Amino acid sequence: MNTPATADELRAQRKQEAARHAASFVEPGMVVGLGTGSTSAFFIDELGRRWNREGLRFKGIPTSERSAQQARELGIELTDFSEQTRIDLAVDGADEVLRGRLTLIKGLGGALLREKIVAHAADRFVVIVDDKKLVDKLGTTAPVPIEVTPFGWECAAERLGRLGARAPKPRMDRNGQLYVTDGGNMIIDCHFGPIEDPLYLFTEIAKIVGVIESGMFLDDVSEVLVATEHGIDRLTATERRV
Ligand SMILES: O=C(CO)[C@H](O)[C@H](O)COP(=O)(O)O
Repeated sequence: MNTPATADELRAQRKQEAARHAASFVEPGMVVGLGTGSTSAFFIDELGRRWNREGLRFKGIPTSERSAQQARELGIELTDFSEQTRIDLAVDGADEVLRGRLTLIKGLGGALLREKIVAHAADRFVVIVDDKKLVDKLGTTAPVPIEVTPFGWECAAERLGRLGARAPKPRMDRNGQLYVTDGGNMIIDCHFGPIEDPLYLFTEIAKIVGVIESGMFLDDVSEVLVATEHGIDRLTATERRV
């Protein structure tokens, strides 16, 4: 008799389903943005499978050293912005998605700056999540990760506190060391609680000197694929509201 799947296994299955669906959008010759995180890792795995079994050829632009390494190990050809600044399709995960909207929080994996740069360079930016990531208000389950310059981070943290972030401190890694992004910066994970007005908060955060980018994605996403027990729900830009 088969043991029933655990909640974690079910989530992983859903992430994989969303990732497979997104991988079917990749066509020969495309330049493809490769996201970061466990859902994106499924996407890259599926692209590796298509590369090796179907002979699909494209070029990947990774959003982190981690994703670059995974893609290289699968044999996927990589490129960067020195070769071209246009991406056909970028695919990435998210930490929270506002139910029914293309508004979300990303960056708990620490790659938010590169992720946003790649998303903005893409003609089509597809976000892949399982339904546990859906929330009625952003900030309910996830902090807003904010990438800041190491110099003067204390000033940025103080201003973020004034905006309502609870005890804003730089992120530490698993070993208790300061977390440093691929770009050499720091991340302050800001616990605001449920956010009533995402656009206001986004705008105020962006005004703080020393803030490089926030993990709030308000108007960047073309579509969200949500894997549910009934299959994939697809929310596209025609329904986009901020
Ligand atoms: O933004 C990210 C990394 O910076 C990830 O996409 C986000 O954290 C989701 O991760 P996962 O797919 O592991 O749930």
